[in-house]
Amino acid sequence: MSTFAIGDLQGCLSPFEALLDTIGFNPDRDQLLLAGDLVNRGPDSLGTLRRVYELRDNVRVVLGNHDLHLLALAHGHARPKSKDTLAPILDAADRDTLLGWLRGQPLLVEVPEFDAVMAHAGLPPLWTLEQARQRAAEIAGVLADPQSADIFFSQMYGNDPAGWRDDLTGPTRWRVITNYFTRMRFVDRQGDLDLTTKGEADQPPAGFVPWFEHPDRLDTGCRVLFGHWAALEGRSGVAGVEALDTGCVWGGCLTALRLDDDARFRCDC
Ligand SMILES: Nc1ncnc2c1ncn2[C@@H]1O[C@H](COP(=O)(O)OP(=O)(O)OP(=O)(O)OP(=O)(O)OC[C@H]2O[C@@H](n3cnc4c(N)ncnc43)[C@H](O)[C@@H]2O)[C@@H](O)[C@H]1O
Repeated sequence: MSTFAIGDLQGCLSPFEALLDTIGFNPDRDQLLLAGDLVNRGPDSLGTLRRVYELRDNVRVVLGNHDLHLLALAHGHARPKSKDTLAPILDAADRDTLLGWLRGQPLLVEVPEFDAVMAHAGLPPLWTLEQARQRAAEIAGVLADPQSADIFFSQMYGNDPAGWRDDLTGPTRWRVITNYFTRMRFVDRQGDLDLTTKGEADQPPAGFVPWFEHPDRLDTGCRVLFGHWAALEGRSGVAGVEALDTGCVWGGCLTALRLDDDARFRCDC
């Protein structure tokens, strides 16, 4: 049995199938960890979501910003964007099955057998593991209830407030937690987010650093598996911080990290 962590699929079904072949994935034996952004931008978001759903007994998934955008659209709280490839999901006969399953996925997955955690954008540098666990569970509870989920999606978009404060409440608090887990790249000294810069790690906005290079980053004792940041090209440069998004949808490749022996596998897109 092997466990593979795979970066952002973003609707790239053919490369996903090719990667499963390359790693010799066997559903009787192997497990997949998917770092979120299963859908959007790529050519077959519906086929990808259906395939992941089919594999659901072998898969642990975290929600990414594009997955949440899909769910917000389905709840009627977002407008489709010109580069979205989500309409076939929203029009599909099995949409309620697929979206119901997706809405049940968490922001944080713990992988105790490998002393690892996975979140789409990463682990906020100034949060303890217990704080991250509690805040992710708070959002899972919100999404589990249709009424609170509807409020969540109606208030989800936005970059403010820029950082965590202990006195945050309600939908504002939910937005900040979600922004940390699904959209974080650069943070400042007090841990606040810059949510506009998407470039390379060595070109931060003034006063900011990549979250995994924060000088006061707490040692959780866990490896961190994350996707989201294609410009990293699969390298954080920090031990135990495993960047998995290698820009499949941007003409790069799809990456799988076998946690048993740290072997990396790639399929061109
Ligand atoms: N609270 C909230 N507020 C706002 N939006 C929310 C939200 N919650 C959910 N969303 C949703 O989030 C989505 C983000 O939209 P966008 O912000 O338009 O997303 P994107 O450009 O597709 O990039 P993404 O953020 O996925 O990052 P990636 O690194 O892959 O790509 C980023 C860039 O990196 C570039 N890139 C790729 N590979 C690179 C490389 N090797 N080197 C340099 N740049 C590279 C790409 O060209 C691309 O431009 C939308 O669907 C939006 O609705």
